[in-house]
Parts: sequence; structure tokens; C-alpha cells
Amino acid sequence: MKIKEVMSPNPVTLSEEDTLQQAADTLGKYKIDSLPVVNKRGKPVGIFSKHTFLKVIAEGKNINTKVEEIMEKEYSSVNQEDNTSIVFDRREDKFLVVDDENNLVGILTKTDLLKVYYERLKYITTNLNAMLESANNAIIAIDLEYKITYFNKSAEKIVGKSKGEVLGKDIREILPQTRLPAVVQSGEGEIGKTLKINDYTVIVNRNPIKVGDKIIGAVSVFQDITDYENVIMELDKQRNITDILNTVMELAYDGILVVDKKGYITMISDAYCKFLGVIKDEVIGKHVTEVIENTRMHIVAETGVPEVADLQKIKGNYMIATRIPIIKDGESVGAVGKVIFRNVKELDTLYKKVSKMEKQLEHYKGQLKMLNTSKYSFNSIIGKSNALEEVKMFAKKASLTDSNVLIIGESGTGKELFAHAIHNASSRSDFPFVKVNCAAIPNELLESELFGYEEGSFTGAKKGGKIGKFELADGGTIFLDEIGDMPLQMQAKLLRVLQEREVERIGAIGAKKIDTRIIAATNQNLELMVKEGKFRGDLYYRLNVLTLNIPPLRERPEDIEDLVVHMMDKLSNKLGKYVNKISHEAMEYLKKYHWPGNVRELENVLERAINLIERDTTIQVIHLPEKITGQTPLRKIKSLTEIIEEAERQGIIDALRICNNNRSEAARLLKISRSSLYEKMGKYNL
Ligand SMILES: Nc1ncnc2c1ncn2[C@@H]1O[C@H](COP(=O)(O)OP(=O)(O)OP(=O)(O)O)[C@@H](O)[C@H]1O
Repeated sequence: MKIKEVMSPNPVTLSEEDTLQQAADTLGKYKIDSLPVVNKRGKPVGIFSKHTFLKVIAEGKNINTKVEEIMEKEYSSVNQEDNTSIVFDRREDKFLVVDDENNLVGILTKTDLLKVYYERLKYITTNLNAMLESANNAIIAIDLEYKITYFNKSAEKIVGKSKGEVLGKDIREILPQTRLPAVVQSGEGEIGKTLKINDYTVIVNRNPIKVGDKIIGAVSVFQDITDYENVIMELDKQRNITDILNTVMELAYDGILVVDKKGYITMISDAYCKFLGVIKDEVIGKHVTEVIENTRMHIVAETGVPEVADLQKIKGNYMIATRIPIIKDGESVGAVGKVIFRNVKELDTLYKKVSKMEKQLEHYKGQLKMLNTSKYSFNSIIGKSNALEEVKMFAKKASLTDSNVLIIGESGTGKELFAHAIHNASSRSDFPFVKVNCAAIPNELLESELFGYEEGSFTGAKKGGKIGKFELADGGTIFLDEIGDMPLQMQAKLLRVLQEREVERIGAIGAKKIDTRIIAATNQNLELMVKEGKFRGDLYYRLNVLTLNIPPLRERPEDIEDLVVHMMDKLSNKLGKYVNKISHEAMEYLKKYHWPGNVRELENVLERAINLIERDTTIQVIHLPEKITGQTPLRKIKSLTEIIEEAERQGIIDALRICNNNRSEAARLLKISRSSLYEKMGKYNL
């Protein structure tokens, strides 16, 4: 600080020409003890004090005496440009301040100076305090007795105690782990130690507080690095993830590539580099189009639209490339690409396998559909007899309703044919037609066949359970053939389905609504069965809403001719043999026969006849069975080997039958060894 900054400028002065009277007046006026005396040029020449005045007056000096005669000529002066510190090295209290030309410019007293210093100190202390208080770092100071003398706001936060609680207390009580007392003792600072205080991690710097060489205490400054530590941990985690990602990239069997939004390569797997024949460090940062031919990675990164399993030609080979955009906050920020460039052959084999399986699946789906669709329409029902026409008419009407239908007729009359035709003409024709032969399914399996079961509902139940025929026919028609053979217990369950219109799989928790039309058929007299208690009356009445009685063939011989023509055509196709005529005589025999097996029997007779015909295209009487003509029929000529084998087969069957399937016994009867019997049984599928 310069003297001119703290001096009192423009001081009141006395001139050396002034009288004692004038000097006394000035001293009195300004109530000042002493005044500087200047010459005519304004340069200081001495000091005139009240004390000197009183002394000379007491000695009897004239009041008009000039000041210059009695002033003190010795005075202290300082230059206004000097530093104030020079004043403290001098004994005097008051100084005349001069400029470089020795003109008097001010007065400086030590009291003035102290006042200024005090003010300055106050200002600095206040500022310092404010600074220390607002510092992010915690600051704690102690004195020689380890008592806390300073404790700022951040210290309050980290230590968890208020200033009021800790000031004046021994620091060891507040922070037992502190090393500040050791610093006071040794006078040596400790820098950069990490400490855990409460939930904070801090770096501590400890320093002794010295005045000159004397230690008067110690201060420690804690820098809170909890956030940094968390950030570092986070960074560590990120680094770990990056390391893992890099390792995965290196291990990846296929080519993996990452580009930024503009299509510049940011990552690439070693395997891909090797395949492309490039060096990783050289391609990272390059635009993908410069490194990989036919690439679309930059487009995917730009548009954000993924491309899966695209074919890409690289180095003359087709690769399978998948490109996925990296989306962040809803925007594409780059793309990851994967190229399968090895084992494309393997993939090809796999592809062929899958497509073969797909074809098979399609085939079986078709088969399943065919199995569950109706094959015949009313046009397939041949015959113009009144009896048949009447039933057909009734059946057509029935097809327009959703009511249950019961078809009654002898075996082979065409009951199933009618069921198909009704379904086909109904509004359900686009849905399945499912046939269940109640006589052909063992009783214990019938329930699961009709209603299905849930997985695990019984030992041996298939994984995933099984759908029942009713569910399979949902929307369509279920044809319950041979309904008369349904066990009573099942009849009760069927009745419930008819009433509730819902089915419950075995082992299921709830029932499922179904919309299935029921057509049942039988060649038995259900009415009689009801009377005998073999068929439930309530079920019979439910099924018997619409009844179709198919007349036996013997009651409509006029249909035989049409049926024969139709069947010759059908069978010729089936057997691959062209037979399109029948002799008049043969036809007459057919018309006269009583056909206990109905149309099915007629079909069988014709099939047998066509099989017997060698060269001709006409069925003759000799081609018909004895039961129809009463004549010994023609037998098909077979090779001798065939005849011997047939005889051998029949012989084995007879022997096994006689011996109740006891193989050793049968072998003995046949006079062959047991092993030879087994061999022949294998040969003839016995
Ligand atoms: N009117 C007909 N026109 C053409 N083919 C017929 C006719 N009636 C029956 N058939 C044929 O006769 C055979 C037996 O018919 P279907 O199976 O429908 O008889 P069914 O009464 O259901 O016999 P079952 O009672 O033994 O089950 C089938 O091949 C069928 O195509």
C-alpha cells in the first residue's frame, strides 16, 4: 500500500511568515496539536506545535513573533510514493508527506495508518470467511490444544454436525480418525490421503498453520470425491461392457460390423477383417462403402429400417447379411450388421431340409383336410328309383337345416354317402366333415377320441394333449357312424354334449362351446334297442330329429343298371383296366340277386369281375360269383409259384389256428422246424 493512498491530503499549513497570534488562531480553529510550516514555495520547513506555542508564551515571547523563529526545524517526512510499511520502522508518530519535488502534499499519522489497516483487515477477513464458507471443500482448523477453531458449511455437511456443536471441541471427539493433531505435533503436511467419512469419500490435505516459524494449529481441507468415485465406477462398468463386447466380437464366428449414423465403421470383428483381408486399425473410421462391396449398412443407419437375411455378394460369393439399426431415443444412431460368410453350404443343406419339411407339412395338411372333408355330393348318389329319389329329396331339405339327422339303413346302402352329401350341400360345407366309427374304436378310447384330453391327464397321454373329434368338427359336421354300438356310458356323455353344445376335454378345467352338427347312422333297430334298454331313449329322440331311411338295394332293382355303369367306370379307373360293358345276361343275374350286402356288395362283385377279365372289356356271366349265377365261376389264372405260396400261407394259418397259436406245435404238424416256421410267418406277414 502506498502512502498517498492512506495520507490525509491538503493539510492545513502555517507559513514561516505567520505570527504567533496567527498560528494560535489556526491551531485553535482546526483543533490540531501541530501544523506543518511551509515556505513561500510551499516546501515544508518545520513544524509548529501547541506545546511549543505555550512554552514560548510562558517564556514571554511577543505574540507578533514570526513562526519561523520558534518552529521546530526537525521534522519527519516521507515520500507519497513510498510503501506504508516504512513508517512502522520509524519512531515518530507524524509524518509530512512530500512529492518528488518536495512539495507538501499530505500528513500521515500512525493512528491514521492503523485505522486503515484495521479496516482492510476487517474487509479481508469478511471476504475470506465468505469464501471459506462457500467453498465446496470442507475446511476444519484446530489450535495447539486440538480445539476446533474453524468449521465451514461443507464440513458441516460431510461430518454431519453443525458449527455450533463443534467449535471449541477437541477434534478427536468429533472425528476420531483425524490425523490433524499429528500434523500439529510434527509440523509436517499430509497431502492427498483418501478417507471415508459417513457416506462421503474425501481426499484430505492437512497442513500446519504457522505464524512465522511458530506453529499455532493445523487445518485440513476435505475434497468430496463421492461423485467422482461414482462416475469412475460407472466408467469402469462401461469399460467392462466394452471389453465384453469386444471379446464377443472377436469370438464371433460370423462377420460383425458396427457403423455410425453416417456409415463410418466404428467396430469390426477380427473374423470379418480376416475374411475381407483388411487390417482392423486401418478400416475403423473409414466409410463402410470403401471397405465392403455391395454394402447397405450406411443406408440402414440412415433410414433406421432393418434388413433381415438379405443376400449380399462379397468376393464373388453370396453371403446372408442382416442389418439392424441402433435406435436411441427413437432415432437411428448407427447400425449393426452380421454377415454369415462361412458354412453357407451347411446353411444351404439346412434350407433344403427345411423346405422339404415344409413341403411334407403342406402335404400332410392337405391329407388331413381331405380326411376331414366331405367327398361326395348328392350327384354322387346314383339311382333314379322312386324310393331313392324320395330319400334324396328329403336329405336335400335336411341339408338346409341345422338339425340332427339320423340315417337308418342296412349295411352298404350308402348311409355315409348321404351324410357327406348333406354336409356338402349345407352352409357348413367350408368347415370340416369328421367321421367317427363308434364300432371301430375300443370303448375305453372312445371318450378321448370324441372329446380329446389335456396333457398329463392320464398315464400315456400325449404331450400337448389331444384335440377331440367334436372340436375338430367345430363349425362343420360330425358323422357318428354305427351309433348303435356306442356304449351306454358314452351315450350319456354324448347326450350332455347335445344338450349343452359344449365339450370338455378329459382332464380339462372348463368346457368349450362348440358348433357342430351331428349326423348319426346305424344299421340297427334303435327303437328296439331303446326298448331293450341297450340304447338311451333320450339320446335316441335327440338324434332322431330328421330320419333318413335308406332302402336296401333289393327294394330298388331299377337302380342296379345305373349303379353298374357308374361303378364300372369308377373301378376301371381304380384298377387301371378298361372294362366298360356288361353282357345282358350278366346284368339280368345282377338285377335278380337279393343283395344282402347292398351297394357295397355290388361294388365288390364288379371289382372281382373286372379283376378276372384278362383281355376283354365286357363283364360276362362267368366273371360273376356262384352265389349270383349258380354256375361255377371262372377263376383268375395265377402263376404256379403264386398258387404254391397261397397254399403254403393258408396251411400255416390253419395249423396256427388248430394249435391255438402254439408255434412249436404248429411247426410239428407242418413237419418243418420252428425257425423255418418263423421265417415263413415273416415272409407272409403273419
Ligand atoms: N347310391 C349310390 N351311388 C353310388 N355309390 C353308392 C351308392 N350307395 C352306396 N354307394 C357306394 O357303396 C359303398 C358303401 O356305401 P356307404 O359306405 O355309404 O354305405 P353305409 O350304409 O354307410 O355302409 P355301412 O353301414 O357298412 O357303414 C361306398 O363305396 C359308396 O360309395
